[in-house]
Amino acid sequence: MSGPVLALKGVSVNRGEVPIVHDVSLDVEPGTVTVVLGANGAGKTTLMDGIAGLAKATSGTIQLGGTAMERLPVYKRAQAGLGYVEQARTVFRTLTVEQNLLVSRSGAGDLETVYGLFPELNKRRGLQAGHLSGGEQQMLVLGRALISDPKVVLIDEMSLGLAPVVVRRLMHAVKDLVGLGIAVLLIEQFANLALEVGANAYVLRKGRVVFDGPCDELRGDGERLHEFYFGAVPAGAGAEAEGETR
Ligand SMILES: Nc1ncnc2c1ncn2[C@@H]1O[C@H](COP(=O)(O)OP(=O)(O)OP(=O)(O)O)[C@@H](O)[C@H]1O
Repeated sequence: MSGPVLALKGVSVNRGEVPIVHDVSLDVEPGTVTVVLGANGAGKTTLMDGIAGLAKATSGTIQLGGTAMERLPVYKRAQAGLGYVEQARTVFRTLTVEQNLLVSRSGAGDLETVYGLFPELNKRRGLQAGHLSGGEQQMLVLGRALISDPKVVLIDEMSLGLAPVVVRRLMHAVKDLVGLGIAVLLIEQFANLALEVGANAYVLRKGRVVFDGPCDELRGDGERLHEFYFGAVPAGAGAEAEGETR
């Protein structure tokens, strides 16, 4: 397929009656990770919810593999190949690792692909998911998205509460998803880690896109990121800016 696998044009999204996301156009190219950055409250989750159908898109078009999604209910978007790893999504704690995967399986998704990506889960197939570490539970959440045979996976901040070394492992897995032919749209609070795995980035501020370009342009540029997140950088605040956007 040529062209983006997921394409948004002029998308605005409401929470209830409140407009939060304004006129966003965004492309996710096949075989890439596309990163969405922005300060708390910028509208990143609302944008993802709008794509998945959990929040109302009031204008614009959303195409997945060339098919219009914007009028479809959530489950049809999922059936069409839109996977969504929501923020703070959890596992079924009393089911085993394997049962967690089996309840999410559809299409051509298969267990061995997931276990190949996550040897940590392979070793714990029969363990109740509630006994996994936080990082392993997040791997299982990713595995459940993968086994639903998606074309694109939306991932919203899977690093919440996890140690940086674990986040790095998860970022590696995100890159591996791309190797399996799945495109990823990634929200991540550790901006520099996300920019390492991403090809293109979008920065949201107050619900609008204020940057759209290759991750290379932003990688390591704490000052610019700070400006996008918080406004103008105070004189001599470059180092802190890097810290604040991680
Ligand atoms: N259910 C809701 N009802 C009303 N307003 C909401 C709701 N959820 C979020 N908002 C508001 O929408 C705005 C954008 O929130 P959103 O969660 O999309 O931002 P975000 O960039 O994902 O932030 P974070 O990094 O904190 O998750 C915020 O002002 C928030 O208060």
